[in-house]
Amino acid sequence: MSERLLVLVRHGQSEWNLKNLFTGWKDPDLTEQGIAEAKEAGRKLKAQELVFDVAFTSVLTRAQHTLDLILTELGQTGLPTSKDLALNERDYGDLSGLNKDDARKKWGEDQVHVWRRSYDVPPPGGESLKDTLARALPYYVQEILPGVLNGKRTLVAAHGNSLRALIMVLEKLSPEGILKRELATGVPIIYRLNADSTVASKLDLAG
Ligand SMILES: O=C(O)[C@@H](CO)OP(=O)(O)O
Repeated sequence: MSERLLVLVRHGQSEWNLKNLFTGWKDPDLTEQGIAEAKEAGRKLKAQELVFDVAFTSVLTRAQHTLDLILTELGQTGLPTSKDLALNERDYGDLSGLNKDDARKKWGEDQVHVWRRSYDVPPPGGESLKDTLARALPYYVQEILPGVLNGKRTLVAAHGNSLRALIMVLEKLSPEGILKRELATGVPIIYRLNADSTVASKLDLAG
């Protein structure tokens, strides 16, 4: 029986995470800390004795770089990898490039929290989590999940909000439930799925 393995990992700290800027579809690379976090994620996966058959990532540098560093630690460079915009971070629209504290001063703490974490309120000119889910979920269902169910051990390196969208579906979280869910940079979450694509087990490699 194959194990239906699906590992999700948010990229390591990016230059704009460090500067506290809304990033979205902008394309900063990892910081030194982000590189270290990605390598550590690879070491943690190696310690779990995980081997992968395929990988998926976004078209953004910080996720691709994270994946490369993880695969190097695992000794699995050259793994078949699909890169798709469907896994990109949520588009932050007009907020992209703004400092998050400056935005709180301008629009207030509550409004900024709603833009950052609510399910269906988009930031001006950008995507809500619901919009992000609407493009990430079909990709998951059509491109990622069939392989997982067929025993392809799968690693997905993506972004805070594109992964929150997938986690909402995997863990059957309500819009209220996803509001509180934060993903740390570079922390792999290991899912094993049942044949009906529900979650059989989950292991968060934080700490
Ligand atoms: O700026 C972004 O693109 C994201 C992820 O870093 O930020 P937030 O945590 O506000 O969704």
